[in-house]
Amino acid sequence: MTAPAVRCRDLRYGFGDTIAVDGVDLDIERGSVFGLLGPNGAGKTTTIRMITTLLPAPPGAIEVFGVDVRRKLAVRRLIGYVPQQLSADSALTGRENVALFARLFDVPRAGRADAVDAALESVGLADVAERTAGTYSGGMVRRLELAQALVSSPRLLVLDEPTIGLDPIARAGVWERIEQVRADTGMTVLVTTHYMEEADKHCDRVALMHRGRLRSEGTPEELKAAIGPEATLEDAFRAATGDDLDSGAGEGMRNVRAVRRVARRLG
Ligand SMILES: Nc1ncnc2c1ncn2[C@@H]1O[C@H](COP(=O)(O)OP(=O)(O)OP(=O)(O)O)[C@@H](O)[C@H]1O
Repeated sequence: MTAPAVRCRDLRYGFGDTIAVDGVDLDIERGSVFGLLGPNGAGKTTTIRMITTLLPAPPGAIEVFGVDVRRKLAVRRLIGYVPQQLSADSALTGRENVALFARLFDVPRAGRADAVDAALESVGLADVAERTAGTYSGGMVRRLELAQALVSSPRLLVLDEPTIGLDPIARAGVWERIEQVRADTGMTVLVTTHYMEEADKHCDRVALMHRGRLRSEGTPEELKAAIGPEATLEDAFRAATGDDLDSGAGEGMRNVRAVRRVARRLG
């Protein structure tokens, strides 16, 4: 049987007394767009950091395309990662930023220039590639970060809150690129978000995460239908967690947005 793109079994992680991830089982089918949904502090980033080998996992807890994440280098070659923190250098041009990642991720020298061109083209930044990233809009910076992750042709693209802090048009632009890349390459995409309506529209399957645990998992249609004919994913989240997005959890989401805005101003 072919191994799934990502397989997690009884995944756990604590920071001192804080249990960030509390027994997560997860299978992500190859070629799918999978959304990990939940408010600030749910444990999404910690889960992603374990899958991307940035935090340690016990043997057997996570496999990426059948490879245990303890084989860090082998797994890193399979993954493109766009973290929540800004990773583009505002003093470098778009092309230089992507070329830097091509070198970091060992894209063979002979094909490097072509790979950089293709990555910039795939996110719609070829025309502005010679401008410094500091002159880009928020949406363009996000697409540049996407190009950085794509330049090594990963089999799994991991995106942590890719549209946070962007206006609706820029958010749509980022999703359009993600969907195009998936259609062109068959890449698997794992995305965290707290924008329920985006997950509903763009993800094949979603898992609702709350306080370190997955409370519900399925296609957006399945999760909504289980609640009622007019239900939204927010209703499904509320039913699965007993929490209201406007309560403490919602407050957390606003904080994430504020953090992202500050990061952009500093950038
Ligand atoms: N480096 C750290 N040190 C201590 N506690 C941490 C650390 N990183 C995360 N935590 C805690 O672990 C829990 C899960 O955090 P995590 O960042 O994984 O959540 P999240 O769902 O990704 O939210 P966000 O979108 O804000 O990143 C939270 O209670 C958080 O405060």
